[in-house]
Amino acid sequence: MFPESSTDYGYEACKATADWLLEHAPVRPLVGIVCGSGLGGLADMLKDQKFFSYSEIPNFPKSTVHGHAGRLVFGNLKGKPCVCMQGRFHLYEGYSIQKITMPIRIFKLMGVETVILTNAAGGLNQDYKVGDVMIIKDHINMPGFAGNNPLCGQNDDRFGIRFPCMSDAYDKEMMQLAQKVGNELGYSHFLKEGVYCVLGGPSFETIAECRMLNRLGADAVGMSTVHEVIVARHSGMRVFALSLITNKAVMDYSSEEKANHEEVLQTGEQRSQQLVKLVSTMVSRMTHPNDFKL
Ligand SMILES: O=P(O)(O)O[C@@H]1C[C@H](O)[C@@H](CO)O1
Ligand SMILES: Nc1nc2[nH]cnc2c(=O)[nH]1
Repeated sequence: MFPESSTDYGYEACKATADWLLEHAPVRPLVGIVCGSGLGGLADMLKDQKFFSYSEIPNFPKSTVHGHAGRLVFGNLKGKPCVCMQGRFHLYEGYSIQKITMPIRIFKLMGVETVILTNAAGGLNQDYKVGDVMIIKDHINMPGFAGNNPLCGQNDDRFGIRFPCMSDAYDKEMMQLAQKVGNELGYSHFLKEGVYCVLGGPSFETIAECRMLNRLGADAVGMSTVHEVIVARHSGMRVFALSLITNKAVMDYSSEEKANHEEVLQTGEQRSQQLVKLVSTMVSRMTHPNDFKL
């Protein structure tokens, strides 16, 4: 049913990769950032950069999706050591769910305390417009309903507990900070807060599926992030996540609109500067551990 499991994502494999990276990286990162489709420009905000192509990192999967460069970038952001995934992995690429989330465990083992995730998503909420940025306050894990959760399999206590809580997955103080920074930057008119629903992809949703998801309480739909959030929370990292609404989910049978990846990448490019400003200002205000200037 799911791609063949393998053990090249376990604690030892993650530790070996984290140690290799720390040996070669210029900084020990406190903040880990994951760039969504078309949002790789976020990595450009790092100063004194050093990057690694995924293909040169031992045990790392390879990016296969257009708009995901496939580079791990280290650097400083307003004096904070960061690591940025310029491209993530998705279930539909054929990797196991444990493999696509392995970089998050590598973040943890490198010393990352806060993970900031971004994605491109379809807007289900009828009040949302293309170009809106949604602060994720909660998620619906559809693959999880069918038993595809990244924590399936034997639990490794060195990462976290068997049954982690997810009702506090998205850090409330980080969400408040995002609202405050968004206000200051004049972004309030496109800043929303809502529920993200993950599906397996890669096909976009049917009209009936979009209507159903909207009725179930989802404001945006996508193909990523939630697996990474679960793994990050399992190992005790603080999580903040944003969706860029790159297209409106088609909910009406008379509509001629069709979701497509080109539109997703184009919207990413158009909002890139503002997302960089929002995230970089937030990072500059964060202190570690769990204490920041509001
Ligand atoms: O990595 P994200 O979630 O931003 O990518 C979204 C979902 C698909 O991979 C792709 C569809 O256009 O964008
Ligand atoms: N599943 C899904 N993922 C997306 N990523 C960007 N837009 C969409 C969308 O409409 N649906």
